[in-house]
Formats: sequence, structure tokens, C-alpha cells
Amino acid sequence: MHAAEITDPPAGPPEEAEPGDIILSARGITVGFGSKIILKDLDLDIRQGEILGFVGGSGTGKSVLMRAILGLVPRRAGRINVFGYDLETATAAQRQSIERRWGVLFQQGALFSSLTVRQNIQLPMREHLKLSQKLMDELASLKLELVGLPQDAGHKYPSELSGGMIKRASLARALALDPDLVFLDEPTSGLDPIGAAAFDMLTESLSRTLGLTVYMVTHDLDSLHSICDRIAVLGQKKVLAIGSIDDMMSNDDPWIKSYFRGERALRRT
Ligand SMILES: Nc1ncnc2c1ncn2[C@@H]1O[C@H](COP(=O)(O)OP(=O)(O)OP(=O)(O)O)[C@@H](O)[C@H]1O
Repeated sequence: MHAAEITDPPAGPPEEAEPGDIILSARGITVGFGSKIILKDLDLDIRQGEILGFVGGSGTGKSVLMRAILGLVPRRAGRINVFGYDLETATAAQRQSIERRWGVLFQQGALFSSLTVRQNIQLPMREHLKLSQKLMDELASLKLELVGLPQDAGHKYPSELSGGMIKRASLARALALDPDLVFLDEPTSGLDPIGAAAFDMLTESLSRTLGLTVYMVTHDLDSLHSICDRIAVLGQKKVLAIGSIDDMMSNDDPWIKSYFRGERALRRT
């Protein structure tokens, strides 16, 4: 890794961030598999309290970027500063504290099928906190309520839930530790338009009421129009453009133009 060639990401405040402060900053991110380079010299800033929508053609690396930020796939180069800590140099204790402050909803939910919803929600609590079962049960009930699931859904197994309920249960698990930042990988995929709109409203209301920062990979134009504060477009191995929906609507890059103003986009209106 050529750390010296990469501009240092601005260090954010370690604890309390104000709305608009940069809480995650990635610089010079390069990720590849074998001889295939997926992301090259990518820069990205995420601001406290925003809902940032990530779009890009299929296979451009949206999930890979999210996983690289989370440390689930290795970077070949680049630095990431999150909550004021450089992921490269963070101590084990700092890394643990970062992991307690972010939550993830993976594509397809990724709930453990052999555990009930309640047990799934309690997994991060077991991993990171030492709480009594009674307290964890109370917290799980609160999380179910927060995401709009009935309490009896907590005793069900993922296979007994509808697609929309699985998304909500996964969100409840992502919120288990009261994170400051959540990563959502295609949260509305597979939902019907009404279910998707309801999930969008839930995401927006959680972000506005809890001050939650949301990083959302999506293909859903409705989500991008209705709840995202900013949109980042991934293409040519980097962030091709970032800005408001109006910025995207007036961007003349061919892919961005066809995505936001093409036939499919026009069908929305
Ligand atoms: N573990 C891996 N090993 C090898 N190649 C991988 C791995 N993970 C992802 N890739 C490749 O990286 C590229 C980007 O994948 P990624 O899943 O990030 O795309 P995406 O933008 O999220 O696409 P989609 O919108 O279709 O979900 C793809 O070509 C994929 O095959």
C-alpha cells in the first residue's frame, strides 16, 4: 500500500458529530480480485445525519465498496477514517468501538435461519455488550417496535416471515446497538412498491428522529427521489458524481443521464 501517495482523510471528531460533519472519509480506495480491479483511487465522504444513496450499473462494485469500508474485503490501497479513527491504525479497542457504532443490513437480509428474529436481533448485543437476558429481551422488544414489527414476529424464524418483514427484522438487528451509521444494501429490492415505499418512510423517519446516518446501495429510483439527501454514482471504478437529485438530473454523463432521465426514469412520473 502506498500510504504516502494518498492524501490523508480529514480526521473527524472521535465522539460527538454535528449534522453535516464528515463522519466517514475514504481516500484512494483500490480493491481488486486477482487481476480484476473493481475500484481504483476512489474518494468518498459521508456526512453526519444524511441519507446517502449509492447507485451504479450492475457489477460496478457498490457492494464491494460497502464491504471494503466494513473491512470484509481487503483494500489494495487507500485510507478510511471513520468516527475520527483511521481504520489502518485503530487499536483493537477502537475497532470494537467503531463496530458498535455502525450497523449493516446485507442484501437478502442475512438473518440466521436457525435463530428466531429476537435471537437474531440479540446477536450483536451478545457479541459486544454484557447484558442480562431480561434486558436483552426488553431491548429486542424496543427494536421490533422501532421497525414496525409486531412483538410476536420476534418468536418466528426467518422462513416464517414475508420479504418485507425480513427486511424490517434485518434492520432491527442492524439497529441493535443504537448505531450512528447504518449500511443498507438494496433494502427495498424484492419488495412490492407499497412495501418499498413503507420501508423508505421507515428509513427516513429513523434517520430524522435518531440522527442516524444512512449509506444505502439501491437501484430504486423512488428511494433516490423521495428520501436521499445526496446520491453518489459509482462508475469507471470510482465515484463518478455525488450531489443532490437535482444535480443528478442535470448531469450530462451518459450513464447518469440515461439512469435519471431515461425511459425507465420517465415512466416513474
Ligand atoms: N469475493 C469476490 N471475488 C471475486 N470477485 C468478486 C468478489 N466480490 C465481488 N466480485 C466482483 O466484483 C464486481 C463488483 O461486484 P458488486 O457485487 O460490488 O457489484 P454491484 O455494483 O453491487 O452490483 P449489483 O448492482 O448487480 O448488485 C463484480 O464483477 C463481482 O463479480
